[in-house]
Amino acid sequence: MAMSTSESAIPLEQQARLVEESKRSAAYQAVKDHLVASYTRIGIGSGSTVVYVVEAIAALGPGVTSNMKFYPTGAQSEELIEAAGLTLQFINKLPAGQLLDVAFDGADEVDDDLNLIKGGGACLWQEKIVATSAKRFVCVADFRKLSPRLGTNWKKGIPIEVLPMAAPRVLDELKQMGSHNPRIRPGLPGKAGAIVTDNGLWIIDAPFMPLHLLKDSSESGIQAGNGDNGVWAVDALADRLIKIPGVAEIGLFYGKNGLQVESGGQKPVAAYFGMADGTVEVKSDIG
Ligand SMILES: O=C[C@H](O)[C@H](O)[C@H](O)COP(=O)(O)O
Repeated sequence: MAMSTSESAIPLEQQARLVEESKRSAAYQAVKDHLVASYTRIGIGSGSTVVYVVEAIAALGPGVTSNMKFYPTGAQSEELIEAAGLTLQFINKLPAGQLLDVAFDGADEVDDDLNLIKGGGACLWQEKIVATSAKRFVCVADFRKLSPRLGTNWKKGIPIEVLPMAAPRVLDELKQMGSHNPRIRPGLPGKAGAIVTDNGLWIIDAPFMPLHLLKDSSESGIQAGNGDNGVWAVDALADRLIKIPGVAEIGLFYGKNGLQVESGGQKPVAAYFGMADGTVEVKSDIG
């Protein structure tokens, strides 16, 4: 959801404050609703909204958090956890057959079925591992991320983490699939060349037409959504992208949530959106 006309009349500095406040409200509400004192294993995602999740957790004090271990999704969240004085643990130390109790993470766009685009900050592979290692994955975001269909507001494209040597081949295949101008994400100022992820790989951003929501396009009997007309369904596109040789992981989180599949799902059980009017909107798929 982009800023409305009346919101865009607000001075830029005030708009930025409004967005920060929205992120903070969503994060505090999500922590209040989903961090249970008896939990011991908590996943912490990446991005600017998760900063407030860690702030909200740390504010509960050692009386609540001292028995908890916090599992990061990359270098940024590792630093956040340590700076807040919380106990860091890594996902490779999670005992076989066990899951995190809950994981919190942001998103770049969230559709009506709680499918997500993630990876705007170049963290997505470790995020997917942590999200799918959790019983409950909870998404925190501000009002700009709410959208009926992925690709409506987030126009930069679906982030795809790729092996650098495969990038030209992946770009070719994406174009054949109907992506408009997919490109290798450039480094930030001060870094020549492509951005390099926490895993030593590159990111390709692949814009597609807004995606269909068909829950399972293979069973729907409907041909639309398989990319023939340039429009993909979320699951059909995700299934195809992940099979391109050289693709390590994709920034589409879709399918089922952790309460629907025992092994952990990619979709959140709930998404919290801080709204421009100060309220928090919750979309939930529990039950
Ligand atoms: O790569 C970054 C992650 O997927 C973030 O969770 C996502 O980009 C949302 O970040 P933010 O909370 O800063 O909007």
